[in-house]
Amino acid sequence: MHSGFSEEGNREQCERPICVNNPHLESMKEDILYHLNLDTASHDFPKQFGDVKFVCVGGSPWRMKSFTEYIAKELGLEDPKGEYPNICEGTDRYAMYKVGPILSISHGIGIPSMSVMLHELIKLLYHARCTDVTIVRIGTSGGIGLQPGTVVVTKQSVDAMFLPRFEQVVLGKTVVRSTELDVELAEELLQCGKELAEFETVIGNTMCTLDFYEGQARLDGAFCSYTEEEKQNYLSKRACSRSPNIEMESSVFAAMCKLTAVVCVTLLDRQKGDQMSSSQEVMHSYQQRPQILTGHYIKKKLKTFKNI
Ligand SMILES: O=P(O)(O)O[C@@H]1C[C@H](O)[C@@H](CO)O1
Ligand SMILES: O=c1cc[nH]c(=O)[nH]1
Repeated sequence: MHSGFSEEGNREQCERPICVNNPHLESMKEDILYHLNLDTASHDFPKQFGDVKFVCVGGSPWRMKSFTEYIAKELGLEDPKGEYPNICEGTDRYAMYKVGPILSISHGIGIPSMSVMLHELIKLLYHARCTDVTIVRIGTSGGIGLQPGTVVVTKQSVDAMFLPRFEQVVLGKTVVRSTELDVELAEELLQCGKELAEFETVIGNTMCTLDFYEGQARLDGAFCSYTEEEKQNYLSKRACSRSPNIEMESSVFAAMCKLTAVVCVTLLDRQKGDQMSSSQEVMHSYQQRPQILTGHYIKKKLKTFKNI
């Protein structure tokens, strides 16, 4: 098993621990999570993070702070002074916030940045002895044939060749890992979108690319080696119809974690253009949609936990 989550038993069973799959960790006296500026020697991880049940991740530090403020308000856990300190203070690689059982962390742009953060996050949750943790990526994406502002819940992450795989070179050899996501969780999130009925929510395969410009068939990068017609042909390939959005992190996220979901808003329709021309106000309101949907899901789950 590569992912950081126990695959033993089904998701209804309680106490699903976080697993690390690395025998070398056992012999380490201390673990330094370098990019998070946290370490097991000077922090009591079980005390600080042991109650975490939901982790939300997204590219920008601003978005993850704003999600913390939003969810705190929704759950009535607001800090009277409105202060949510950055737990990763001292490094500007990533930003992390916590309110009640919800941890919110930024991951930067692209697979390498997400992967480094996930290694350290999974170890953090493991050292904290967390159980039954659900992780959701609340992100942005380019849409294909969708009204901008539509929220896409990812069924499966596919690469730029429409294949459900994540490739990584380990010791000079290519290792291929699956990008299956939790289907039941995706369906539950889709249902939350229906219940809210505030914006369009759909489910589909999300294409994960290594680049924002040529990697996503844009015509507006510093370099471009194809025509508008070739771009349109690529985007409208048959497989694309099952892949309504494109972003840059879902594949490594799916490969490294279980009980996870990807919820991304589309900022533009890529068949109509490439430039991000909407106002900052519109962009910000779109970015709130995955937060609202995920917030609704978390609230529902916390209610059922209380009723158990
Ligand atoms: O989580 P965000 O909104 O940052 O994710 C997408 C994919 C890339 O990281 C980035 C490109 O603008 O947006
Ligand atoms: O077009 C887009 C928009 C956001 N994020 C992406 O990766 N692509």
